Formats: sequence, structure tokens, C-alpha cells
Amino acid sequence: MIIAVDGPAASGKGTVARALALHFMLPYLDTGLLYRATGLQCLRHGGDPSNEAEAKAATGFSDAMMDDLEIRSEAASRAASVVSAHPAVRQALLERQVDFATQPGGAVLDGRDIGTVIAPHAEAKLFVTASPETRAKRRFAQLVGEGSKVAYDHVLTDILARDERDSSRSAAPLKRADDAALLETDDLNVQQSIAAAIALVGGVSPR
Ligand SMILES: Nc1ncnc2c1ncn2[C@@H]1O[C@H](COP(=O)(O)OP(=O)(O)O)[C@@H](O)[C@H]1O
Ligand SMILES: Nc1ccn([C@@H]2O[C@H](COP(=O)(O)OP(=O)(O)O)[C@@H](O)[C@H]2O)c(=O)n1
Repeated sequence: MIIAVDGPAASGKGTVARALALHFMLPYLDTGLLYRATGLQCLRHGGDPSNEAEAKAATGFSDAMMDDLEIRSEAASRAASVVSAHPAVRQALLERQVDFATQPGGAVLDGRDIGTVIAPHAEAKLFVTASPETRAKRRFAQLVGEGSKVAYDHVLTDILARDERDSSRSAAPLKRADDAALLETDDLNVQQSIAAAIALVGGVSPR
């Protein structure tokens, strides 16, 4: 079974996707890491994330980059959202994601375009969301917990800017697939979100 989990920044899609992978015993890929690694590599090489050729060159990052602690930084988040708007970057990262999704036995992937582009035939699709303020509070708490010195207002501004960029780009914009179940997590805690996701996926009939 392929499970596609999409949604905006800090909606809880990674939390839900990891729990689904554990529950259904499937391998899991956080596709945001691929765009974050590209953005970070571009910055480290002195490139401009808004330049398509320089961003595409950065898709040749080494796997170790995905374990780099800086990948979760605000700078890497912003760079990821900028490089991800380039069709050449999305194309360069496509095969790796499709191969992961179509491996025997299935997989869980989370991102922005899993249900629409990477795995349009996924058996189960979830679109996880919450208000920008809820998401900013969660990301703020997460960053503070990791020792970052960030201001809440800055996190909210960053989330709103990423929402706008991710939704308005022409290449694979953030968009709920027509057949994706909506999971609104504003009024749910982590355990409740996970339980709701498992119930939604458990209720789908095989294609
Ligand atoms: N339903 C929820 N209620 C409260 N906090 C949550 C919920 N889901 C996720 N979180 C927390 O919010 C933060 C962002 O969640 P994460 O799953 O990384 O989001 P995303 O993958 O969408 O960016 C994490 O610290 C996570 O523990
Ligand atoms: N499948 C994906 C995953 C991420 N991305 C981009 O990569 C950025 C970082 O993704 P992420 O999932 O790690 O970010 P969070 O939602 O965890 O904050 C997003 O803002 C998107 O611009 C994308 O375009 N397509």
C-alpha cells in the first residue's frame, strides 16, 4: 500500500506519516528533506536558490546532508521553498521519490505533491492541515526545544511566506488532491491526530 501525506509547513504531516509507517510497517520518506538538502547545499556553495541552474546543480548533494542538523534551520527552510519552485529541481528529485513510492510492498511519503504528482495512484491519501497560527506555534515550540533562538512573529511570517510560495508556484503546487482525505489538526493533539490518520487509512479499500 502507498500512503501519500501532504500538507503545509508544520501541519503535523511528518508526525502522522511516521506513525502511519510504524503502524502499517512500511518504509517512510520525508521528501521535504530532499528540497532542504538542495537548498542548504546551494547556500553552502555560495549559490543563489532563486537561480534555477545553481539550484539544480545543488540536487547532487550527498546523503550525509540529510542528517545535517542545519537542515531544519529557518535559512534551510526558506532556501528549500525557493529551490522547490524550479521545474528543473523538481524533475531532478522526481525519480528518487517515485522509486521509493513504488517499491514492492508499498511506502509512506510526506511532502507537498505526493498525492498529486509523485504517487497519484496511492491507495491512501491524506491532506493534513491547521491554521497558520497553530502551525507557527508548533514550529516555534519545536525550534525553541531544539535550542534555536527565534521569535514567534518571525516563524509565523516565514510560514505564511512559504505557504504563499508553495501554493502559487506553477510546478507541482501545494494542493489537496481531489481524492485526499482532509485531516484538520487544530483541535487535535499528537495522539488524536495519529489515531484519526490511522482510522482514515484503515478505512480505505484497496485499489
Ligand atoms: N496534532 C498536533 N498537536 C500538537 N503538536 C503537534 C501535532 N502534530 C505535530 N505536532 C508538533 O508540531 C511540530 C511540527 O510537526 P511535524 O510533524 O514536524 O510537521 P510537518 O512535517 O508538517 O512540518 C512537531 O514538534 C510536532 O511534535
Ligand atoms: N514534496 C515536497 C516537499 C517539500 N517541498 C518544499 O520543501 C520545503 C520544506 O519542506 P518540509 O516538508 O521539510 O517543510 P515543513 O513542512 O516540515 O516545514 C517546503 O516549503 C516546500 O517548498 C516541496 O516543494 N515538495
